[in-house]
Amino acid sequence: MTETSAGTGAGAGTGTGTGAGTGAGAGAAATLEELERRAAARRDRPAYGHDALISCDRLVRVFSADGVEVQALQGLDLLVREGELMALVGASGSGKSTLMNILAGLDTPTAGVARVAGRDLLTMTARERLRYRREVVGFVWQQTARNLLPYLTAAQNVALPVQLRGRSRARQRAEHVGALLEVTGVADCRDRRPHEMSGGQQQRVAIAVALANHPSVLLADEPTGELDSRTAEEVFAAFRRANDELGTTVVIVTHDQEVAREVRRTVAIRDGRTSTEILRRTEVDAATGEEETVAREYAMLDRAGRLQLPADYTEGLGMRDRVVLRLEQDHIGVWPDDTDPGGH
Ligand SMILES: Nc1ncnc2c1ncn2[C@@H]1O[C@H](COP(=O)(O)OP(=O)(O)OP(=O)(O)O)[C@@H](O)[C@H]1O
Repeated sequence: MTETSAGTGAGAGTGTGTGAGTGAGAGAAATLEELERRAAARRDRPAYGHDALISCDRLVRVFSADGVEVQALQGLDLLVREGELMALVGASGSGKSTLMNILAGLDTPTAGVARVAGRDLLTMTARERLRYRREVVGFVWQQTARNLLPYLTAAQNVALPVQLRGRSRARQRAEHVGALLEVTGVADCRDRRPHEMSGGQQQRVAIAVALANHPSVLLADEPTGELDSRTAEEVFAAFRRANDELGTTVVIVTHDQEVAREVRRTVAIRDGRTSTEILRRTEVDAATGEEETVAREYAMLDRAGRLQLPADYTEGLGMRDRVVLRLEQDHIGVWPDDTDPGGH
């Protein structure tokens, strides 16, 4: 394989991606014409996330408690396309719930951009925020008791948000409620109150409630956290049907490896940023003709060209502070800095 350029010099730190990349590609000074062409291409490029339903761009959330600052989100980038069913995973304290609360319109970011279905979550007025929570997003919480009103039946719980919006007749409403309980697989629970249902049934009714006003996005924070694995599977099936049959975009925060494996896209959050992403696709084995799921893990490359290398890779190769980058024909090589064997 031919090297297009022999390295950007040992000074290419891990945090200086763009400098390293363009330096290697440019080689000798670019002509004025070439620079003008590049500037024009940049101008014509569509804005970041222009076709995404959810777009978070360098999102920051800082909490201050007792004079101590906690940076829960530290410049998080995330794009979710319409119709996706995806999972968010990450260690405790990585910022998942903070992100979900922002997307749900329950909390406001400190800085950055967060847009959902064309709404700007940083600049919404209180009235717009209320409307956003009623009409654009649906939410399912981990605690089953938090999702439903205890003195109403399943059907009444699902009908309530529709009634509050006040745009349909009683008969239409009853049909709509029946259809939603059908989609989530709990039609037999329509006249039961929450205490007369299992935890899994309650969560499936909660999904129907969240879907009641045809939201663009369904958000769920650990919706199967309090359930055993079989019941969790049934609840997950209801999310999948909402996604398949109603086309609702679904984002689920989960610790449950089984749930995370069931979706095509899993994004991991680390220290308040998206760090890696796993995409799964179905392939047919040429020899046996059997379908199998192939999973591939990707690192996230942000708009400044920054890349978070997995800690086990960098530690295994003794990479610290700075690395050597080389642009090859079809990939970029990353080597430990060998100018000082001590790594200092
Ligand atoms: N209201 C708040 N005030 C102060 N700090 C907060 C607040 N909410 C969250 N944090 C802090 O922000 C960081 C991220 O918390 P968050 O709840 O988003 O994490 P998480 O990934 O959802 O964790 P878990 O999986 O345990 O729910 C944590 O350090 C947490 O202590």
